[in-house]
Amino acid sequence: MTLALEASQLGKRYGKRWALRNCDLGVPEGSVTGLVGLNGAGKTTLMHLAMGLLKPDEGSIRVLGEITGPNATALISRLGFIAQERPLYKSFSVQDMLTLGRKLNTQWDQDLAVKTLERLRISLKMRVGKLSGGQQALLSLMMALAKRPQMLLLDEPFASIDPAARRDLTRLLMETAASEGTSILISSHYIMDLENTCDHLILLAQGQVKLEDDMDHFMSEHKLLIGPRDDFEQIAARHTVLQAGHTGRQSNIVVRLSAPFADSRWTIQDLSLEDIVLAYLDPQNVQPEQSNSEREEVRQ
Ligand SMILES: Nc1ncnc2c1ncn2[C@@H]1O[C@H](COP(=O)(O)OP(=O)(O)OP(=O)(O)O)[C@@H](O)[C@H]1O
Repeated sequence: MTLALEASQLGKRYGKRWALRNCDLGVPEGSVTGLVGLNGAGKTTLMHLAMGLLKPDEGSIRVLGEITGPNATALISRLGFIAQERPLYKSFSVQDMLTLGRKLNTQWDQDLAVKTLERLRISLKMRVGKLSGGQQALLSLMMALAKRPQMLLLDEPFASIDPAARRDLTRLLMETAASEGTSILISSHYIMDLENTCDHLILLAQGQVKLEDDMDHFMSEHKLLIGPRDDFEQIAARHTVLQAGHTGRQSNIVVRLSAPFADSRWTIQDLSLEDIVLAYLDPQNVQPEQSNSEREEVRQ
């Protein structure tokens, strides 16, 4: 599998505190990869390292096959990045933003920019500072897309966007990945949106990669099992238990299955991505970290 972004033993600290450490991870080329984790997990730090805005203290990070950094200008022109703060010129009109984009980017696609704004019902005449928070988020995304980047890095693009605009945005991303082959890394706390958008997933916890997986594989391996409590120990010995609750003679277990599970005494239910991620991030639960060799298997 070709990787659009590859980190190897990546580490970054602020002062004495490590924000990321020992991170091995990859964003498959042409994928929409979701980056999830609680506040402070290291998602923004990873994005900034990828854009060359920060320098690793340990290990390396390659983007589109190149070592990234502040001087990698040719590489950076092939990337689109939307920072959490979404820097836009508030006194400009939307039309002025397009003119700026065209002047700064040789690959700028004016037709795509205008059509996307029409579709999002954002007028060219509007002043940027008068757009709502959600419209500003969509304008930032459009500015990044019209650069025709080979890779898009989006840090919390869904924040302050209403459900209808979020749906527009996720559609736009999936269409772009499918039609242009753009590789997309997207960090978000809106896990439900990621479930419908992403085909790959990276979960960070306290600066480390808790797991990385193909989305379909990830969803199919995690189940809620409901059945007789007497079997619990046997199940726990064979599969990875993420969460367990017991009432009377019944157990409810969130598991990562190590092998197909079929038992007529047990009900097997699908879980949402949010349920699974929360089970992994629940501080009450101690699960083994995914080993580097397991992550390698996923990528092959
Ligand atoms: N400029 C900085 N100086 C010192 N510490 C920082 C700085 N930026 C981030 N950190 C710390 O690094 C860790 C990772 O922060 P980061 O912003 O990468 O997390 P995040 O996953 O993006 O969080 P959020 O979901 O809240 O945006 C946190 O402990 C944070 O306090």
